[in-house]
Amino acid sequence: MAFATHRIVRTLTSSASRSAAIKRVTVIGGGLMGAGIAQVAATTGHTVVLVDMDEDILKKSIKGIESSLKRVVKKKFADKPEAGEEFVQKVMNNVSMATDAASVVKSSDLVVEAIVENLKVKQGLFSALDKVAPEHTIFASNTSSLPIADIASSTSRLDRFGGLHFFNPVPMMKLVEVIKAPGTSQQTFDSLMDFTKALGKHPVSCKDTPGFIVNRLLVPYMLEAVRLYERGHGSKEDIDVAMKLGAGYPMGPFELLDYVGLDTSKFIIDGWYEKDPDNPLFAPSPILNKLVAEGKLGKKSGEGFYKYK
Ligand SMILES: CCCCCCCCCCCCCC(=O)CC(=O)SCCNC(=O)CCNC(=O)[C@H](O)C(C)(C)COP(=O)(O)OP(=O)(O)OC[C@H]1O[C@@H](n2cnc3c(N)ncnc32)[C@H](O)[C@@H]1OP(=O)(O)O
Ligand SMILES: NC(=O)C1=CN([C@@H]2O[C@H](COP(=O)(O)OP(=O)(O)OC[C@H]3O[C@@H](n4cnc5c(N)ncnc54)[C@H](O)[C@@H]3O)[C@@H](O)[C@H]2O)C=CC1
Repeated sequence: MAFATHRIVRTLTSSASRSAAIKRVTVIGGGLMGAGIAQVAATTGHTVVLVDMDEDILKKSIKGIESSLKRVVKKKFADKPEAGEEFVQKVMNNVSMATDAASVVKSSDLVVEAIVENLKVKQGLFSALDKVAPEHTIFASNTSSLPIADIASSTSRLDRFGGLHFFNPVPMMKLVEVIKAPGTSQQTFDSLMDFTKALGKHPVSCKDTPGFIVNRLLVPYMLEAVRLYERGHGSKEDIDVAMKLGAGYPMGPFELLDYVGLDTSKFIIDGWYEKDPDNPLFAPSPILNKLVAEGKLGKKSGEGFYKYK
């Protein structure tokens, strides 16, 4: 009996201390994903600093967080608009912004990186932060397509480095893929699982394999859709309608590409092509390249495969 009690206390203590450890979160990258991650972390009572390269981007991110929160609150506090406003204010008080990541991470339990999908840029960022972050700070990347181990290799904290792959739009999508790279310690992995649950999300455990689970299946599907369109075998409108009405997807592949961002999609596919140049599926797409070169990056820029203005 004494043994059983001891075990329960130990379990509770270790679980509680793991969760309690992550209270102060730095989110780097105030774009589509970073803003969403910051919003969800702040909503669930974490102290969040959102970092990006300049203040104009950050002001836009903060505005985006506030308007997303208002959409949430409209439903949640339908009968009590004042309580809703109070809630928004309370959440916004949990978020601050900064342009100097190095000074912010000094008081951070967790750094979640959501910057551009480029290995060298991510490595450069983490290498710099590794030198200034406290020992206990866990690093996580929200990469869609890069190996976590490759990003982590720029640091000396392989054991405190993992993947937290959120889905867009973060406030609405319940899933988070939690990635345990070969160097990730069990304690770090458990902390990331606990953190994900504390955000009200549903974690799934993933190995550090290309595309983890969702993108391993989603990217080939999206690529096939673009190839179908490039061959003239279907209009983008018909392909989108077909997948929504025939397969029950909430968005068709071209709507989803615009939603994800065509620049991010190009980074993903170019990276996979570099690694696997013999796979014709990953070959450069003339249509995608043209749109990106024209600055048509999807919904976020006002135009991609479709127009949004
Ligand atoms: C050959 C080269 C080709 C290149 C190919 C390369 C492929 C690369 C692609 C890989 C992408 C990888 C990205 C990644 O790593 C992983 C991802 O994130 S994949 C994306 C996953 N997301 C989805 O699949 C989204 C699917 N869409 C939806 O679930 C819905 O459409 C959505 C929830 C976005 C919107 O719902 P919808 O009904 O369509 O529209 P409404 O506007 O009516 O919204 C419904 C409901 O939701 C609320 N809401 C929506 N967005 C937000 C928000 N941001 N904040 C708060 N609330 C939001 C809205 O208010 C509505 O609420 P009501 O109560 O219904 O009014
Ligand atoms: N867009 C999507 O649907 C999803 C994207 N991801 C991943 O999340 C990451 C971010 O993607 P998005 O938010 O879509 O990109 P985004 O282009 O919307 O935002 C990226 C932000 O990072 C900032 N940034 C770039 N370099 C920086 C640096 N060194 N320091 C600070 N800020 C920097 C940019 O100014 C920009 O605001 C990528 O790794 C992407 O693959 C993951 C899941 C879904």
